Amino acid sequence: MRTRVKICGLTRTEDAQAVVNAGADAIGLVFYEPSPRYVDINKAQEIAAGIPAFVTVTALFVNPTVDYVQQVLSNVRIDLLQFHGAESGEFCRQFGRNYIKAVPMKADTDIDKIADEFYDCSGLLLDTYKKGVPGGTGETFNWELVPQECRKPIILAGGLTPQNAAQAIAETSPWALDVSGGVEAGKGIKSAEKITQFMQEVMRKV
Ligand SMILES: O=C(O)c1ccccc1N[C@@H]1O[C@H](COP(=O)(O)O)[C@@H](O)[C@H]1O
Repeated sequence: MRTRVKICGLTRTEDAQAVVNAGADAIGLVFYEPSPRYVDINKAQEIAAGIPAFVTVTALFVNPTVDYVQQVLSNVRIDLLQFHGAESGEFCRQFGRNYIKAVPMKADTDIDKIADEFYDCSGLLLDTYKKGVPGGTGETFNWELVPQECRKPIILAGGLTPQNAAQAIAETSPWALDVSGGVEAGKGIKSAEKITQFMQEVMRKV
């Protein structure tokens, strides 16, 4: 079975089209203003409107207010929520939507305990820990920290590129990869060529 792929941080409709054409499974829209990949509701509506059935539209938040999440959900076609801050399990589940939870990986991170708190999530997204930076670091973490077994699907993130995607799959056997900076031509601007290369590497066995 092929590893699933989410391409995150889309800010342009043409980039979304490139992601769909390359065969990725999900796109991510960043609703976090400090990010260079931030999109407002109007832009998000425009991008999501071009996404066909069976490609998941993910809304990424970092410690949002309840009102903001509800506003996005009321106005944009969103299939999955991604919480990338210090949100609690209770906070994440109050919207009654499928969600994934980001976990900043440190040497002592207890994934089983986190899986207990987020027992109803659709996946745990393991990302690089960097003090003061919630995500989109462009840096990998020590993949030996990825558990071989987990009761939740593991989504590997952090510094993935067309050059390391196949190796990441071989070493960690995740359910999915989540990439942002590694397929960009510039901050918030995706490269169709890098997206295609990334998908080819995911399909390649090492
Ligand atoms: O992309 C961002 O700007 C971002 C901002 C705040 C939180 C998360 C963000 N992106 C997520 O970070 C990971 C890894 O990104 P990268 O491949 O290392 O650039 C990915 O899950 C993005 O969804």
